[in-house]
Amino acid sequence: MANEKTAAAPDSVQCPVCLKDFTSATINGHLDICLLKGVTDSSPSTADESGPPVKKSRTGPEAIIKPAASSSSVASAQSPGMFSLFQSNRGKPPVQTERNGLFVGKQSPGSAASKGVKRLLNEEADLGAAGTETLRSQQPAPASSGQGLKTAKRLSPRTLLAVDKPLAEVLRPETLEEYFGQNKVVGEQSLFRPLLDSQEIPSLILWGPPGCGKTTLAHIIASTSKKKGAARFVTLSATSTSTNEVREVIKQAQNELRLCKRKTILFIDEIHRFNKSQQDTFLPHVECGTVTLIGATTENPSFQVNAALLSRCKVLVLEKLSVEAMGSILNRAVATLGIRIQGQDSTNPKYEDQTDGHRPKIYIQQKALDTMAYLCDGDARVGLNSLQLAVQAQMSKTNLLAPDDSPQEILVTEEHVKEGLQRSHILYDKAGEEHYNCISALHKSMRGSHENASLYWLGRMLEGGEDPLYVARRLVRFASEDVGMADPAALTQAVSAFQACHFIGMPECEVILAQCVVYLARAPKSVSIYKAYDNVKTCLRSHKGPLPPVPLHLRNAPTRLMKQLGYSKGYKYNPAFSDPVEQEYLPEELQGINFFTWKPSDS
Ligand SMILES: Nc1ncnc2c1ncn2[C@@H]1O[C@H](COP(=O)(O)OP(=O)(O)OP(=O)(O)O)[C@@H](O)[C@H]1O
Ligand SMILES: [Zn+2]
Repeated sequence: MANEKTAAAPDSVQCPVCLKDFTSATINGHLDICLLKGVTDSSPSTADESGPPVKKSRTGPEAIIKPAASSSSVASAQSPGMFSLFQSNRGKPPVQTERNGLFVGKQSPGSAASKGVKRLLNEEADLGAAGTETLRSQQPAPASSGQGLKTAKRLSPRTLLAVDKPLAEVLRPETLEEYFGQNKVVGEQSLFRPLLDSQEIPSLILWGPPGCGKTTLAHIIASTSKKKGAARFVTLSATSTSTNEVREVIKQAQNELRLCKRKTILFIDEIHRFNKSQQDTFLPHVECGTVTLIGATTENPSFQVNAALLSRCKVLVLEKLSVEAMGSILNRAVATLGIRIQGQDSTNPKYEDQTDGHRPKIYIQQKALDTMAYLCDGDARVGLNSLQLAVQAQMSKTNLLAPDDSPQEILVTEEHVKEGLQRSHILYDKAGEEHYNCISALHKSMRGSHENASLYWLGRMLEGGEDPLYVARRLVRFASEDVGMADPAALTQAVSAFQACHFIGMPECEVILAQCVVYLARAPKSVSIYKAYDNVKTCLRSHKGPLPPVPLHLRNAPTRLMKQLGYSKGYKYNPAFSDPVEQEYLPEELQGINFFTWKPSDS
């Protein structure tokens, strides 16, 4: 992804220090010399370089700042080498310094900086399609972030599934041919396709649910532009990047445009996490074309993205992946891993043996794949990673990960898959829009006394891993707001349900919530109190001038002074009267008001 190549030499790797191009076979030798030079002095080189010298002042290659959330699990599983540049920054925003025109993690002291540079190069080169072999041979770990299918194909499933690296990352598509679904947006007939083919990429906001391919599409767009030498690609995560870092990236982009006439594609993951003023930082640069912005968000951009920025970007709405698209993604995965589908022709060249000959063969039931495609709810990351979990689990059970003396075959069944798919990953995005959409649907179904729909939305939330107490709190509120005095017992029911959930927990509390939801759906409804109280608030807030004093006869008079002031004077203690008591309880100016029928215009 971050590998820069010139259009003329498709197999070349760019030196991040002097920015000249080399073949994959010579880059390492060159780099040692170039780094040494860069660290000690900046005299012209005499080494293996050909081609014109390039200004040292030019900006370095892309800073890759990985979102902490998605890369941490990857990074932790890696060998010390590959990710150490990013690893110690995990959970904190990455701090960077520029050295030799390169961004180097601040924590790399002294010569570690040059090692960092080299690792960065390794990773970048690794991400590109060409020139990867030599570089990878130095790396102990077999896979790296963003690595594409081409590399995956070289690995046996045993190696690939043994490393604790998300399969979804390993299999991230590099071309539109491997990118499934989303035809409305990037299909042959789509409006966007000609732009992509002609390299005229506008600034984009990619909006879609998790795991539908936003990041992947950005990578594909970038790599098509890079192949044609049209642009460089920089990734930032809104969760871990400061405004200063953004400015730095923009400064580089300006230099790049000025010196090399190359545009920068800036990919910002989770752009909705940038606050509005951070989003403003991009605005002029998007406008004048220094950077092409590709922002990804799971949240509705009309609420979460700065309006000015939004108006300069084309919004592409990606959909949840369909079951069919998920099926294709999973099929590609099993084919890549050399896993056979049970009962299918094993002479199919698609299933060329990648299991080191003597290793047991891995089979999976078609039904298992179908189940996965259904249950991952259009999230390819969940789908692929649950495939990985299911296979890994069977492999370790059958001792496949230990060398030799293992059985000849293993089979992954539908049950294994279901085990692997954790309920919290199904159906539901707990933090995002889904959370609010579902609770709103539940509330409205109960209000409409539709008990079936109410149960359904409850199920959607609980099966998706929603906190039962969150639902219970909403029921308590509903009991008063929507049922109210039409059935005051509803409030008791709801509070009891809340308490019961509190001490029983999931999954046993499901039925308690279900009972309460049905009770509330069936209950008669009255909003008269809710409305009357709302009127009280409106009346108070729209009151002009000082609020009327509390009538003296309603005040308590615990001291003699207060009594002397007339507090409580004339108050009629109701139990002392056998007949109904005539007495005013409202301030004088409000006497006779009825908040149940009151309208703001009455005030
Ligand atoms: N349309 C697709 N075709 C093929 N593979 C896909 C597709 N979408 C996603 N994937 C797979 O799922 C993984 C995760 O997708 P990606 O990172 O693009 O999702 P995302 O929409 O950016 O999600 P998030 O909002 O959670 O970051 C990719 O690495 C890739 O393997
Ligand atoms: Zn160099």
